[in-house]
Formats: sequence, structure tokens, C-alpha cells
Amino acid sequence: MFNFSQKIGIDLGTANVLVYQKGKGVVLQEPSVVAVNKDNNKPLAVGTEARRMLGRTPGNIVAIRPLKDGVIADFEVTEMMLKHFIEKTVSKRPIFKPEVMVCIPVGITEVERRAVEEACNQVGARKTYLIEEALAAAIGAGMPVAEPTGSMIIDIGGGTSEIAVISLGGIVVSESLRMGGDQLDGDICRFVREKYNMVIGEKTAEEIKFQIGSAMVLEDKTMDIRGRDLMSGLPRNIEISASEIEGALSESVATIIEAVRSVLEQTPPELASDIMDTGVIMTGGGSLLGNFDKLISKETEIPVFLADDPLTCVAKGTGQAIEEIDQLKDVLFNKKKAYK
Ligand SMILES: Nc1ncnc2c1ncn2[C@@H]1O[C@H](COP(=O)(O)OP(=O)(O)OP(=O)(O)O)[C@@H](O)[C@H]1O
Repeated sequence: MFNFSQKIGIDLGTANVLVYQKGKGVVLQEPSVVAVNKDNNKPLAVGTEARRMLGRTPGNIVAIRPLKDGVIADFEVTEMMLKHFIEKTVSKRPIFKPEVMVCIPVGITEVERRAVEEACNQVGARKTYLIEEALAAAIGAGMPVAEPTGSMIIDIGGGTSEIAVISLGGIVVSESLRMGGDQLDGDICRFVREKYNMVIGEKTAEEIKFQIGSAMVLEDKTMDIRGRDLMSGLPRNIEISASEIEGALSESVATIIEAVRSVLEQTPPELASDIMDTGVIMTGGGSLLGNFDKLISKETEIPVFLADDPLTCVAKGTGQAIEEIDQLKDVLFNKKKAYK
């Protein structure tokens, strides 16, 4: 099949990789995990299949999350993962190699930018563009980013949280935290170990977060969990409540709210007034934590809304940006220079 201009947008996330393909939408959504055979250093499984192996691998296999805190921690494994996902999405024998747009966190260093570009070029991209994650999230959430009006986005991913005010296609004020939903899992593990002398894995912690995790408990509920007793070394069940988890998460939640406040404080008054009128939009999987939007709204006295399908906004925005790259080039790339 001829396909002259394969354009794909990649949300290369700490927790999930999403690929958006021109004309098709989000065509791939899989966890950012690779299972590697240590004997020959070859990937054994990538994505969903590899995630099932996390914490359950024999000695010669390791299940690796190659991205940490939003950036590439293991370059070689990231390349394996990108290669697998790009090959899975683009047609088998493309006439032209694909053009790829990848989103990156706002605070990323030049070395980290080059690492992402190099990884895409290594796996066969004809041209690689980078877009800041907050901007991609705002585009994907349908915000009028190119207009002369203030749009505020809070994107909470697995390893990073980006808070930004955008106007005329550029980021005017932003904060980027190297923490997100995954840190909340760590908070839960630590809490259970300290309070109940019990060890739980990160998958169990995430399950607790999904089921009873909340930034602000409005109605308490409980959940039975299973882990390993630290003293006896044996499996044990306990019941845990949503308000206990709220307490365990409070410090990380407060850090994110503090960053939101800091962005608001630095926002020029005209743009702040636009934001008061239109509200803030939350994207990213971390924004699905129970009542997070309500708590931020309560603490900042600004309307806060959860985007439709928050997990796919960044990928959609990245894909839309590459679809319209010719029109957006001036707005996105010149603006970025102007605000540097
Ligand atoms: N229903 C939910 N409640 C709470 N947290 C959730 C929910 N669904 C997903 N998450 C969390 O969202 C995070 C993943 O979000 P997302 O896929 O947007 O991140 P990412 O793009 O991979 O990461 P990053 O942008 O930091 O590189 C994980 O920490 C996951 O546990």
C-alpha cells in the first residue's frame, strides 16, 4: 500500500506510550515496559505483554521501564521499545520513512532532547520534531492555544507533572515537576510498610490508588489488600481505608497544588483573568485521582475541569500538531524561541 506521508505523533510517557497516526487517531496505547533477555540483551516482550512480567521474571529476564521521571533513563531499551511500537504502526515497507513528533517535558535539558531525537532517528524516522508536553496536552484537550487568550493546563503523567499557561501558541509561564502518578504509588507502598509492617508491590499500590485513592475523600470506603508481612515473611491480608490513603498521598498532592499556585502567581493579569473565566483543564492519567480537580479548584478558587479522556490528550495533541505541522511551524517553533 502506498503511503507517501506517514506522520505519527508519539506520547513517549513514563507509564504509557501512545501513538497517534494521521487520519486514524490513537492507534497504539501500551505500557512503557520492555522485558529483556539478559543472556543475549534482546527484547522478549514489549508493552502490555512485558508489563504482565513486572516483578514476576526469572533470573535471566528483566522487565524494565526505560523512562524515569519523564526522561529516558535507559537509552538502549527506549530504542528497542520505540522501534517495536513504530514498526507496529507504520506500514511494512513505507515509500518514505515516517515523520515523527514526540512530546517532551518542559524542563528537559538539551542532552535529554537530543537523546529523544536520536532514539527516533535510530529507529528510522525521516524527521523528528519535539513538542512540549503541556502544549500537546492543551492542543489535545481542544484548548485555543493559538489564540491571544490565556489557556491553563495541568497535565499529570506517571513521572512528570506539567502546569502551564499558554497564549498565542507559546508557553508563557510553566512549572514542571519530575513527579506524577507513579510517586503516589510509592507513597502508598511506604505508608503500608510503615503503618502495617507489610510489603506490597507497585502494581498493588496502583490498584489501591485506582480503587480508593483520592486527593480529597468525600465518602470514606475500604479495600482488602494482600501483601507480605515484614516480620513473618508470609502473605497477609489487611483492610485499608480511603482516608488513610488520602493521608499517605497528601504531601505529593500538596506539592502539585503548590506548583499550580506558583504558576498562577506568575501569570500576567490579563491572562489570569481569561483563566478565571474559562477555567483550567486537567489531563494525564494522574488527574484521574479521585476529586483531584475538586481539591485544586477549592485551593485556588478557579474552576477546574477534567478533559475528556485525559489519558489520550497528549498523544492526540502531538498527532494533531504533526498533522498541521506546516501551518503550526511558525506559531509553535518561533514562539518557543520568543519565550526562551
Ligand atoms: N483512574 C486513575 N486514578 C489514578 N491514577 C491513574 C488512573 N489511571 C491512570 N492513573 C495514573 O496515571 C499515570 C499515567 O498517566 P499517563 O499515561 O498520562 O502518564 P505518561 O504520559 O506515561 O507519563 P509522563 O507524562 O510523566 O511521561 C500512572 O501513574 C497511573 O497510575
